[in-house]
Amino acid sequence: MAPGHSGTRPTISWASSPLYIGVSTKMYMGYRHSLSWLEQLRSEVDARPALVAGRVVPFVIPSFPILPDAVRILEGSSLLLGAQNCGWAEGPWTGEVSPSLLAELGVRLVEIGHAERRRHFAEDDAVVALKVRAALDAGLTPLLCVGEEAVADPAVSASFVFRQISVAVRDDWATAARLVIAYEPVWAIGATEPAGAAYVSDVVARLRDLLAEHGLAGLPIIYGGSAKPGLLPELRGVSGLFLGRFAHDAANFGAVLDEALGLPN
Ligand SMILES: O=C[C@H](O)COP(=O)(O)O
Repeated sequence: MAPGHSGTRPTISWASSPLYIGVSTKMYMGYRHSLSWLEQLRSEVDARPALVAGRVVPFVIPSFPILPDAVRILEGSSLLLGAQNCGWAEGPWTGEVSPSLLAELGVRLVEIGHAERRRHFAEDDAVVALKVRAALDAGLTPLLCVGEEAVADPAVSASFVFRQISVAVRDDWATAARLVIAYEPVWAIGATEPAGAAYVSDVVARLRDLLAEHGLAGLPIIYGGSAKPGLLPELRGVSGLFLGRFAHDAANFGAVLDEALGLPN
């Protein structure tokens, strides 16, 4: 996995198979709420000095306008900063935010292809592929969000997700090696409970089999969709969690970090 660069800052190296525990605030929080919550999240991370060893990589993805403040709040913390979306070019694209601007701010990873962007903003495979390319060119790590629309046979879901990945990288597997995959079954997002642990583990195992044909069985694949404390220890072969609502209480994020730190290497 060749590291890219953003200025003098190397992009994240995902090669050593750490666990990734992250959270996106989506559009749930206002400005002041976001700042106070970020302070709490940082406290949860700082209270766990074992995190600096890198076995568990925490990340947080607030709304765009919060990013400069987040850089200040997270300074010296092991929490990585992400963005929820990006454009794929610079220039006359009113309302968009370029990957290079995000990188300049100190953002390290960027969500691309979240189910809510695909559904509500009609982002299709072509747009997702453009954004993946642009993010990598700017030195950002794409957090590529994929997932089936409805509960299905795990083999069918794995094939569907595999296709979403392959089109996002235009079948360029060297590009795929630079991604982090957020496997988020659409039907489990915004629900009361996550997808069943056995189902998730089965889909991810089958997905790894498909990726193995391209030398990528070890690609980081994290699970998202109503994730909460108690889930991670039940999963097999999954590289971490992508939390949403259930980390609005920052203590829950800390609880998941403890679960991740407690898992065997
Ligand atoms: O970005 C996070 C995921 O979409 C999960 O959100 P959720 O846990 O609120 O369902």
